[in-house]
Amino acid sequence: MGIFSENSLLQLPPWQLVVAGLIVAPLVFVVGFWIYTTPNTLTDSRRKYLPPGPKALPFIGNYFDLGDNEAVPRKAAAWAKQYGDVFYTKVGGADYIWLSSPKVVKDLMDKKSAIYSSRPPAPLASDVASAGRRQLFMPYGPRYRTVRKIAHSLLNITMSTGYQPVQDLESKQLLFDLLHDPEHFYDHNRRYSASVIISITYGHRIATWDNPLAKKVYQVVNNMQNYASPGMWMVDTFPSIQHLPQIFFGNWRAFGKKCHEHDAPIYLGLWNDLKKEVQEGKAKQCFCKDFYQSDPEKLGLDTLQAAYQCGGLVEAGSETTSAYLNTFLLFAAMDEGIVKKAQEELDRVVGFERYPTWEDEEKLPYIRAVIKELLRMRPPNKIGMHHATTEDDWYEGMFIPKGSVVILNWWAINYDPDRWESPHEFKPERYLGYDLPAAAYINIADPNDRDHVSYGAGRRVCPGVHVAEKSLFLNISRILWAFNISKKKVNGEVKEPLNAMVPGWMCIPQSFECDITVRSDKHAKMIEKIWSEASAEIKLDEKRG
Ligand code: HEM
Repeated sequence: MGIFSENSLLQLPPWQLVVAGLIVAPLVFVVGFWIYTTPNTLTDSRRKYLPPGPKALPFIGNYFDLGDNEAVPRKAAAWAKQYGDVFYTKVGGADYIWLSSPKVVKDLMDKKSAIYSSRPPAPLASDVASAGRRQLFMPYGPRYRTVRKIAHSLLNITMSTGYQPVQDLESKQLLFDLLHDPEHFYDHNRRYSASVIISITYGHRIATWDNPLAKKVYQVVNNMQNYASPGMWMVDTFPSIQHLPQIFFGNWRAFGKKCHEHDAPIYLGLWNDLKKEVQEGKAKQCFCKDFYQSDPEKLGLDTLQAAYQCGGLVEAGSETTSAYLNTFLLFAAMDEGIVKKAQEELDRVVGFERYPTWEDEEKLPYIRAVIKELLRMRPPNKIGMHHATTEDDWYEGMFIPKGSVVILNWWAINYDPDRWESPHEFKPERYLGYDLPAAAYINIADPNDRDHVSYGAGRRVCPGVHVAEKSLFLNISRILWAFNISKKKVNGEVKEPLNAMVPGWMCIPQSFECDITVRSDKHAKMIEKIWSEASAEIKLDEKRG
């Protein structure tokens, strides 16, 4: 006889019946809600053909495996070895399909980009904190296509060539700042990156790191580190709980609103100031001026979307670039052999009478290899790049349901030991012979010839790749030409630099110490000269208005 037989229930006093009801009712509700919202093999037999993957717990799936960002890189690479190039994990009701070889990335994200280019639902990161306006999180659809086209019009290869003078100028200031204040290299790299992207979009230079606008932009990115981290907020992992009271889930909506209330005034402020400058005939030539004059409303974009379009580019282009420049200094400090090899090449090609310029790029294969190795070793985030499918699909007998989170598993691809010998070592030599820029490898016919996958894939591939690569080339070649980089020495004692990333989903190095010293008086004099000429130009420009 069951414990809840009719008789036994009837024998319970009424208060116990009420208590039993209070316990059972929520359980029934949760299980019912779960069955209603979660796909399963009973309701869809095709799910028997999902790709293989690690065992998952009931309800939460692989949540504990994936909730810790810091552990994902190692697990994602190990699972690919164990389960193959396409494997499956599950978190709550969401299907996660991991693409772990260049071939499957090409076959699915590139060749079937019409259905592999959305983003997973993110009630906190996208809907509330970004008010649905941030390109990076936007699901695929008409609005996304419009904003992507606008970003492309700003960042395509022809337009990007036009920004080279901005990068050249800011790079000269970076050399000057490193010469006079090497201790604060971390912030000088951040100033450089913010200044380039804010000059391109809004026509304003960031002359010092104290500039409040630069600080605000980096604070926006910092907020993103806090709310876009998988596992940090339940609601973006289990989107269906957005319909339940937020109080049970860390008041996520209130937190998202707070982030939006921080970010939106910054972007709207920039946009409104620009409108005023254009109306008063004072706006400098820049992307946002052209964009405003083209009338975004005609494209169906409201003021908030227009402000986020420009602001989103600023945030996408700032911390990414500075994180790579700082990671480069970290790896260079840890291995002076790299610095010596690069300097041998620079001294041979560029010499001591001039400094590296754009024209040198093709003649500096080792520098190019350093940049590729940097991107291979440190993809931009710890969790892989998340796309989402908008249709059901089949791949080599495996079922990929509509709405799956499809992950570009760069930790498996960039670290594949069958392809990259000793993948955990920083060895630029492995890229000698890879003579094309990263943008060319993105579209290369044989996927196994791709250099790395750190700019993403398919229709969402990084539109800023040309600007980013130019910044990395110019600054890394100039820094190596001008300075020696080594571990910090204090009273003759060598200090190991801190090799750790900032907590959160992005791969940003934690601030660390290293020694950056000019190679000779001749180099120092040349840096003084080029910056004094460049700053005279800036002053003249300011006078002209
Ligand atoms: C080394 C620096 C950079 C790296 C490694 C990088 C990498 C990436 C990656 C992996 C994505 C997602 C691609 C995907 O979903 O498959 C992305 C998106 C994006 N990046 Fe970059 N990026 C860098 C710099 C830049 C710069 C300088 C800009 C702007 C000037 C920029 C603008 C964007 C934008 C707007 C998106 C959103 C694209 C979309 O969802 O449609 N990025 N980037």
